[in-house]
Amino acid sequence: MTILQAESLNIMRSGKQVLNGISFQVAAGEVYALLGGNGAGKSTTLLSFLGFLSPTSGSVSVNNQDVYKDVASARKAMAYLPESASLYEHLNAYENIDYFMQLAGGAVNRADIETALERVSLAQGARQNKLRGYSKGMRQKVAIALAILRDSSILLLDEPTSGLDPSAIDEFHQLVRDLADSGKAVLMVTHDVYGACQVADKIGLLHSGLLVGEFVAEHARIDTETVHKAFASTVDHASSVRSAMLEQG
Ligand SMILES: Nc1ncnc2c1ncn2[C@@H]1O[C@H](COP(=O)(O)OP(=O)(O)OP(=O)(O)O)[C@@H](O)[C@H]1O
Repeated sequence: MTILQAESLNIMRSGKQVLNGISFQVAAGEVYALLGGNGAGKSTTLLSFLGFLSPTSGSVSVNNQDVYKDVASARKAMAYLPESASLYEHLNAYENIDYFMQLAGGAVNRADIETALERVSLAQGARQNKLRGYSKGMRQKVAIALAILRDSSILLLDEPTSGLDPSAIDEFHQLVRDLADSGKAVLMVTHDVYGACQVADKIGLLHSGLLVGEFVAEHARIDTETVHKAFASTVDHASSVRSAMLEQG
C-alpha cells in the first residue's frame, strides 16, 4: 500500500529549479532512503512532503491525499525528525515527552512513556536526567519514542545518523528497521551510502534535483558497492561540471 508519493515533482526556490520532475513511492513497511550529495534536493523533498514548499508542478501525496489540498491533515499523519531533534534541554526525557504529547493534544501516562523509552532502548539511568547532558543519539531516541507514542504511521527522517558514533548508528538503524517491520512507512534522507544500504528497502539517488537511479533490496540487502559507484559517479559528474564552470570563469 503506497503511503508517500512524489509524482513528477518540480520545485523552484528563489527562482531556481531545485527538483526536476522526481517520482517515487514509499509503501507501508518500507524504508526509502533518498541519497544524494550537498544541494541535491533531499531536504527540499522532505519540506515539500511536510507542506512547506508547494510544487510548481507535479504533486506530493500522503495516504493518497494531495498534501497541498489539506496540509494540516498530512502533517498530522507524519512524524518528522529533523537533523537535530528540537527538545527542551531543561526537561528530562519523561517531561519532554509529556509536554510534547500534551501539545499534540494526546496525553499519555507514565507507563506508556516507559514502554516507548524501553522500545528505543534509552538507558534506564538516563531517563530522569535533563536533556542538556544527553548525546545526540540519546536525543534521537527520545524523539523516536515521541513518534511511537504519537502513533505516527509515517516517519520522515532528515540525516538521522549524522554525528552519531558507529554503534549508535547501528542501533538507530535497527530501530528504524523494527519500526518499518511493524508497518510504518519511513522516508529518510541521507549522505550515508553504507547506512542507506544497511537499512533501506529502496534507495533513490538524487543528483541536482533529478532522481538518477533507484536501487531495490534483493534478499533484504542493497549492494553497497553498486550504490557507492553510482553515488561516486554523480559526485564526479558534479565536480567536472564545477571545474568546467570555473574554467569558463
Ligand atoms: N532557503 C532556500 N532558498 C533558496 N534556495 C535554497 C534554499 N535552501 C536550499 N536551496 C537550494 O535548493 C537546492 C537543494 O537544496 P537542499 O537543501 O534540498 O539539498 P540537500 O540535498 O538537502 O543538501 P544537503 O545535503 O547539503 O543538506 C540547492 O541548490 C540549494 O542551494
